[in-house]
Amino acid sequence: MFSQCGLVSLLDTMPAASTGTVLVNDHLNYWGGRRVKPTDEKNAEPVFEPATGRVLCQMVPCGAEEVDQAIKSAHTAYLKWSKMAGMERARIMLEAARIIRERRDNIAKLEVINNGKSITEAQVDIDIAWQCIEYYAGMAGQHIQLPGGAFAYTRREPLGVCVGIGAWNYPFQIAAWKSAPALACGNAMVFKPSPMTPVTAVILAEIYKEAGVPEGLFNVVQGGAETGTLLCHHPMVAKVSFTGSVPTGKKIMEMSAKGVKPVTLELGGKSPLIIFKDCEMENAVRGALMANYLSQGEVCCNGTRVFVQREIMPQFLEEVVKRTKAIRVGDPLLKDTLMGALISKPHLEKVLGFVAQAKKEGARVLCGGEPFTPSDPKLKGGYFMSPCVLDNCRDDMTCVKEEIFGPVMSVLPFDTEEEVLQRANNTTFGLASGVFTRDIGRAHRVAENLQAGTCFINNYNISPVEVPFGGYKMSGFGRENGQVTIEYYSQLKTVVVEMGDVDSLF
Ligand SMILES: NC(=O)C1=CN([C@@H]2O[C@H](COP(=O)(O)OP(=O)(O)OC[C@H]3O[C@@H](n4cnc5c(N)ncnc54)[C@H](O)[C@@H]3O)[C@@H](O)[C@H]2O)C=CC1
Ligand SMILES: C[N+](C)(C)CCCC(=O)O
Repeated sequence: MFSQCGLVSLLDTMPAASTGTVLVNDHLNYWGGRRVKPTDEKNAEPVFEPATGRVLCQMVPCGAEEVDQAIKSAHTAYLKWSKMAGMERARIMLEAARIIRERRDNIAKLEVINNGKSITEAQVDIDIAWQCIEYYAGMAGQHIQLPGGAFAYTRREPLGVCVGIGAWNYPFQIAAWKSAPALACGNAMVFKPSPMTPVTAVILAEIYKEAGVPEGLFNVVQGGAETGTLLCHHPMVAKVSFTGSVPTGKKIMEMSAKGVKPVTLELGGKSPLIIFKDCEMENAVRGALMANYLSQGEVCCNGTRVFVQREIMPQFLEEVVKRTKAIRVGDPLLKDTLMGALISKPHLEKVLGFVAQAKKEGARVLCGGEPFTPSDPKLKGGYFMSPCVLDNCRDDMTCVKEEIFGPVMSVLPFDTEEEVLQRANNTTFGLASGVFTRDIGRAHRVAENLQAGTCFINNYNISPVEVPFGGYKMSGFGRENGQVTIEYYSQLKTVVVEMGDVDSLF
């Protein structure tokens, strides 16, 4: 019903959109301030709507010539943008945030159709995106240094053209988390979304343009590993910020090393959530659900190793299983759906494979872990599964060691604080962690001793844009959000000013 629509007019028709009806035929590349037709349409790859398995659009990867055009257009815009006063940039970014807020429901719908997550979650993601842009717009004005007397001073200066490479789990939000601090510092950006979720980043590009950024300041190139490689190697690129898997993160770092380009790596995790017997049980159960089931479990910082103190294990399991079984899985565009479809058929099979392997290794499936077919016939080709709780887990099991990236919670008993800290830290990952306890001393002691970039005390997976987010160990480095991120998108210049004569040693 929506075929042949441009993205802007597509957004206009979104209030009427339902699962299984939208087709995106417009160009998904964006540079020089407009959408750009891909050159090599014979390389097109189908993109699927996760809830139905239907083809939503074609993704045509950008080649070297197109990547070069996008980067050059970013560089031209960078020369203008970086010379504008911070306050002027802030005004434009605030306008972009306002437009996103105004179109939030329609952008969220498109995100659901492309990604499969529930509409309630997608709306939160879009809210976080505009909040992020608003937050960094507020900071843009703070980079002015005022001189006085004989002095030295430092200037925070932009890096130049930054590349953002995104994952498929938070397509719009990742584009905002990377572009907002980059642009606020005076940089330009070329962003490559995941080939599985190419649809919404271009809307952000259009909104920045509408808000008044110079043409070419935020650009979108489509493609997968090859296009990503071209971006990382391009000599005019000053920085790469990446969200995705550890193996790809290592490649990004290697490629960037060749050009001595700084990188931000936002990689995977296998985060521990530790629940002590003195916890407030109701909140601990809610926390465990929040730590495992957002976005069908496809969240890098999920607390998928749930350590529960032995004495409260039966009570915890009973509650968690009861609530997991009650999660409504189905059409992600319906308000009362709590879990949508996984990103793709191969990914669904991979997640189900982890459950099968867990059973083989001795875990007990307390609920879920099965393919799920909603009753609505249009969803029969969708990539749904029932959320799963695994009991009888041991630290050496595959399901406890590897990132599953699906709605699968592994529960492990523990006895003492010392023991659980050692086990929680016994991983190469270190993205996030959590602890539930009423003992304030214990809470802070555990937070200090967990090797992770974030520790949630008595909650999990909340991410206000004011707080930094990023990993320890192989979960990456650099931070997104919070004031500190300004340091990752700028460089510091020291200016030493002599007001008198030079006192020469020679
Ligand atoms: N936020 C996170 O930490 C995420 C972690 N993952 C993990 O990664 C697994 C695989 O997901 P993928 O999307 O395939 O992750 P990926 O790491 O392969 O891809 C992430 C992004 O990097 C790009 N890319 C891939 N190879 C590249 C290369 N050689 N050079 C430059 N760019 C390249 C991709 O096109 C995509 O835009 C998931 O199952 C999950 O375990 C996935 C998504 C998000
Ligand atoms: C929004 N939040 C904190 C739930 C997840 C964002 C990180 C990611 O998985 O890309």
